This record gives sequence, structure tokens and C-alpha cells, in this order.
Amino acid sequence: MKVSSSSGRVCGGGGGGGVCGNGGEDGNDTGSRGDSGGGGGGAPNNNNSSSSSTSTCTSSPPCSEGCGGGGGGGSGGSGLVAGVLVSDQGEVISDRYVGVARQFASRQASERGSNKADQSDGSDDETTLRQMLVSLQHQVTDMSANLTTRLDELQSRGVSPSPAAYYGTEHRGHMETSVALSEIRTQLHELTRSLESCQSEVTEVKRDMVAIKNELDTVQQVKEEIEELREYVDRLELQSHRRKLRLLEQGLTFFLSYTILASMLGMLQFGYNTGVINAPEGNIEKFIKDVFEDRYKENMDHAQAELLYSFAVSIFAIGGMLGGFSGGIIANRFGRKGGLLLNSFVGIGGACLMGLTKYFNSYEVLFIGRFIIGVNCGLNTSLVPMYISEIAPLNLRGGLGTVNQLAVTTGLLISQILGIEQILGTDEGWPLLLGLAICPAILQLILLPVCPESPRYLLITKQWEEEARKALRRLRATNQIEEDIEEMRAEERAQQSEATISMMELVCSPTLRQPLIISVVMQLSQQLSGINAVFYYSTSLFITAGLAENVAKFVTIGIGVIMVNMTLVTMPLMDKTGRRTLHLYGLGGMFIFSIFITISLLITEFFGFVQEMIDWMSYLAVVSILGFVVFFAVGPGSIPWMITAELFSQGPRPAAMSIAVLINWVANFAVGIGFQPLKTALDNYTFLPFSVLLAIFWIFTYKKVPETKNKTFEEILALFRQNGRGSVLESSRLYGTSTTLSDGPGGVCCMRQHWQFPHDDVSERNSPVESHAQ
Ligand SMILES: OC[C@H]1O[C@](O)(CO)[C@@H](O)[C@@H]1O
Repeated sequence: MKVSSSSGRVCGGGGGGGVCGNGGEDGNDTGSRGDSGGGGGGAPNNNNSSSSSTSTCTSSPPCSEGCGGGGGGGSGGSGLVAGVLVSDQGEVISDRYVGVARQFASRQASERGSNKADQSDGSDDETTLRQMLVSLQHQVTDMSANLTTRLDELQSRGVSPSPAAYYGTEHRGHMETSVALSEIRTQLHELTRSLESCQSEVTEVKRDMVAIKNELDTVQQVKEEIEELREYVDRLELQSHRRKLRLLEQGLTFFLSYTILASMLGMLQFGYNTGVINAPEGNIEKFIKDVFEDRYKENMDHAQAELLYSFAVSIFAIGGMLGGFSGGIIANRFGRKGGLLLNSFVGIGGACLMGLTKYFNSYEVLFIGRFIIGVNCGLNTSLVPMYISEIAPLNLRGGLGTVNQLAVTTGLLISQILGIEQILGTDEGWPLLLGLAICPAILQLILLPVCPESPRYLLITKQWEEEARKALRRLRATNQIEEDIEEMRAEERAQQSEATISMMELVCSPTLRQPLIISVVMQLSQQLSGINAVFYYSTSLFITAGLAENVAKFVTIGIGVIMVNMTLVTMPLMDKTGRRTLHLYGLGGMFIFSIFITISLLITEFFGFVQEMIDWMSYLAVVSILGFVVFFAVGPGSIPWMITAELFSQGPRPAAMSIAVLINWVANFAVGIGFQPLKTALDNYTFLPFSVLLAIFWIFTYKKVPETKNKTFEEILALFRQNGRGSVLESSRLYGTSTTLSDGPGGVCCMRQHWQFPHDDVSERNSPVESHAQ
């Protein structure tokens, strides 16, 4: 763009005499040919002196010698021309015109240079330019007219010269005048050309100005649009803030409680079958031996019977792995509630077989029964946490998620209590003890049909909006379910993928890798914390630490009671303190008490000869194990079950649950079969590997696990999206900030990342902003 602004002017200007007739007082100071210019400035420009802008004329007349500097200033206005007119001296006139023309040429040349140097963005005043041009034109016209008149005069004078004059001074003067005049004509011609060039410059500048104006208009328009967009986003943020506040105000309804109760029976089943086999170990081994001897008419040694018993214990975990792994597929195909209903039949089948073991007089039936109930429990551990987290209101999701572990510990406790010799831990009682697993399954089969299917499954996976609404209305006991529907839609939008994701896709997805790793490590932190080592072997640990066998058994039950109560205590904390914080407390506490367990074992070993020491150490052992279990209940017991369901949106959730639950079962199995050899190998240092693992899990949780408390699934998803770009996960990890509500990097930018905003009414749907965004 050639628009330039400079302090120079074509017309006038300090120090510049001028073509434009910068009327200097010194009208006579015209300079002479060849050295015109120089001299006084400061002549007022009668025409355009106020303008400070100009354009650079590109084709000015060539500058002859002496062009430069400001001319001596002429008379004001057309004073220059007037100056010519008032003079009778041809020479003076011609000199003046030549000088003026040269001055102009020189000014143009110098201004061209200075303009180039002074170029800056245009605040050029178009009007001023136009005025300058008009003024120039007038002056040139005037000059031309005057010159023509003057020429005519001169010529008419020279047409009939007297002979004497012809050969005399007059003839010489006449000649000089003619030369001067023709020179003036040439200069005038050049002046005209320069004017034309200026004119074309002005036209160009005008064009540029129009272009600039257009651009400015566009910029203004974009600015307005951005402003609108910002207002729109602010409005949406406010809306979503309000919506979230409403979501956070939801309470526990009767139907929600009922559904939670019906589904938690699945986790109770898991806990019950985990613990039920421990107490009647001796009775079951005796049965195996008897059957063997009955069948093969030969003795079975104790080691063999022990091996078959261990098989009955561990085949449960193998069934669990299978069930847990297939949970995702079942959840997608039959729904959460549908899957649980079908699973009830599996549970009934497994429980029947276990209960009828003695009737069939076959330990194989026990193995099959244990395997089938294992599959049932595996499916439960996948389906129940998923179902609960999907139906729970946002503000209760943590507390209700804790119900999973509450049910597990309750099931464990029931099995421990029923397993004592005084109740069912006998040769006759044990098949009933195992067969009682039918109760949760039947109860579930009765209670579940009335429960609604997960609205998320109906809306996002199945796209059955009406059914989803119906389910939500029942769960929330209100018709005001738009917030929930909108929140689910947001989850669906944020997930931006197929409704369902296969396990392979999940493992290969870079975005989902991080939540998957977190889920898996969280599950490992639950099982490799050593909780089952304590559970399975607490009685023998207490005996080793010096407690009497009878006391040891009851202390073990006491631990179960404490566990249930502690889990209950942590329920309200989940949505207040947050999952991450509680998990850190839990792991930290377990780490400390695992060290104390080792210390108590070591002291018993080395100072066992001092009775007082033994008393103290048994006390320390009980307290340490108690502390260990209490801290397990604070976090690692319940959080891994809920966090996997929280870290994933609807599409990948089932596949993620499958993988995480499989890992949980594998680790559970590994500790179950590995603890005894570990005990043999490490003796008093058996808990040391768990201490090391607990420290590693603590560091991992501190560094990698985000806070999910009070976050919608969409917000949690956004944490992992943003993670590559900044510190959103960091801030969420540390402070549990909510991305949508915060003004921080996560909040606004995640919201703005997806332009497909939820709409509350039609007017917003038709918002210009949206059409712009699209
Ligand atoms: O309460 C302890 C029990 O909890 C679980 O970790 C499941 O959450 C079981 O593996 C364990 O036996």
C-alpha cells in the first residue's frame, strides 16, 4: 500500500517556498535560474496549510540544477501569479516561473525521499489531499492563463517591431523573453505531468483507503462477532454452572436407594463367597478325603486334600476373572440391569451346586459350583459399580460408589460370622454355609425387575431417549430431569466417538491410555496392598503374634466389623474430601502400619523369650493389623471400584471396567496363592514387599490420579484431553477444581473447545454464534 503520511506537504510547509504559492511576504525573492530555492521559508500557505498529510508523487519532473530546499516563498495564494502579473519585467517573470517550477520539482524530489522515509500507516486525510490537488490545479490553471495572456501580450508586441528596435536592445530582450517563455512552457508541461502523476497517486491512495476502510469494517465485524461469541459462551457457562449446582443439590430418593440396594447384593455376593471358604477349611478337606476314599477305596494324604481344597479356593478367582472380563460385553448387550438379572441365574446355579456338593458326594461338584459362583461374582464386580455410578446423582456418586465396598465387607463379615463352629462351620453345616450364596442371588432376582435400567445406557448407548427419561424420572422422583439429560448429552458429545468401544480399541487409544493405566494401578493398589494377606491369614498372624487361637478367631471377626463400620464412615467423606485425597490417606496409613506389622513380627522373633515383650507385641500386632484394615477402608477398599467407572465415559466404560476388574481378580488370585510361599521365603519380613508396593502406589496416586469428586463425566474426560496441553490435570489433581466452573485454563477452554453447546431453548439454538461456529 502506498499510502503514506508525512509531515511534508506538496503545498507549503515550513521552509518551503512553493508552487502552491506559499505566500511569503518576500514576494520578490524568487531566486534566479539555476539557484532557485533556498531562502526563506515559513510562508503561510493560503490554501492548505493545516494539512499534515500528503501522498508521494512518483513521477515528478526531473530536477535540474539547483533544485532543492525551500524556495523563497512567494506572495500569498495566487500571489505568486499575482506577483508575475504585477511585474512588467519579462525577465523577472520568466525567472520567477522557472524558479517556481524548479522549486516544485525540487520539493517533490525531496519530499519523495522524505516521504519514503516517513511512511507510516495511513491517517492520510483524503479531503486534504483532494483540496491540495484542487488548489494545485487552480494554480496551474491560473498560471497557465496568466502566462498565455502574458505571452500573447509579448508576442503582439514583437509582431511589429521598429527596425531600430529590431536590431537593438529590444530585439535581444525579446529573444531572451522568448527563450524564457519557452522554458517556462516546458516547466509548466512538466508541472502538469507531475500533477497528473499526483492525481493518479491520489486515486491510488483513495483506492487504498477504501480497501483499508473495508478491512477496518471487517475487523470491526469480527470484533463484534467475537464479543457475541464471548457473551454466548459466558451465558452457556452460567447455564452449565446453574445446571451443575442443581445437579449437586440432588438427594437420595426412595427408588434410587431401592435400586442401589438391589444392585449391591451382587457385591455382597462377592464378599460372601470370598470369605465363606476360609472358616470351614478343615471340614471341606475332610469331605474331600472321605469322598476320595469312598470312591477309590484308598487313603488320601493330608497334603493332597489340602491341594484339592486350595483348588476349590482358587477356581473361584479363575471364574471371577472370566466373569469380570466378560462384564463389559454383557453390559453393552443386555444393559446394566439386564446383565445383573441374567447374572442372578448364574449365581443361583453356582450356589445350588455348592450347596448340593454333599448330596452328590462329589468334590467336583464343589469345584464347578465354586467356578460358577466365581463367574457370577466376576460379573457382579464389573456390572454393579458401573450401574451404581451411572444412576447416582453427581453429588452422591462417591458416597454411593462406596456402597460397593460396603457390600463386599458386609458379605465377608456375614460369611465370617456364619462360618464359626457354633453356627455353620461344621461337617454338616458347611454345604449350607456355601449354598446360602443363593440368597443374595434370589433376592436380586426378586428386587431387580422393578428397577430402571441405567438411563445413561438407554440414552447414550441405545439412543432410547423416552425410556431414559422415564428411568430418570423414577430414580429422581421428579419430572425435572433436564439437568441430568443435558449432562448425559454433554458426556455423549465429549466422548466424540462410537457409542461403544472394544477392549482392543481402548488399549490402543492414546487418549484413553492414561485413564486406563490409572484404573489398572488403582485396582492393583487395592489387591497388592496386602489386604487379603491380612484377611486370609489374620488368624494365624495373631497366633504367631502370641494370641490364643480362640481369641485370634474372634479378633478376626472383630476386624471384619471394624472394616464395615469404617467403610460406612468413609461414605460421606467421598464427596467431601475427595477420592484422591482419601486414597492417599489410605495408602499412607497402610504403609505405616505394614511397617509396624513387620516390627511386631521381628520383635516377637527376637525378644520372644521375654514374656512381657510377647504381651506387648501381640498388642502391637493387633493394633497394627487393625490400623492397616482401617486405612484400607478409608480409600483403597472402595475407591478403585468406583474410579474406573468415573474415569471413562459411556463408550469405553464397559471395556475399561472389564480390563480393570480382570486385573483386580488376577492380583487377588496372585496374592491368594503367592502369600504362603512368600511367608515361607521371607518369614518375618513377609509384609515388607507390600510396604514397598504401598509406597509406589502412594507416589503414583500423588502424581497421576485426578480428583473426580463433583465432576461430571464430561469434565473428567476433558481432564485427560487437556492434559497434553497444560496443567489442568495438575490443578485438578491437587485442588479438585471443577473445569467447567473454573475460569482457569481448563474450564473455559475445554468448554470452548467444543462449539456444540447444549441448548436450553430454541432461540439459543438459532443463535448466530452457533451458525458462525459451524
Ligand atoms: O475388604 C477386603 C476385601 O475387599 C476386596 O479388596 C474387594 O474390595 C477383596 O479382595 C478383599 O477381600
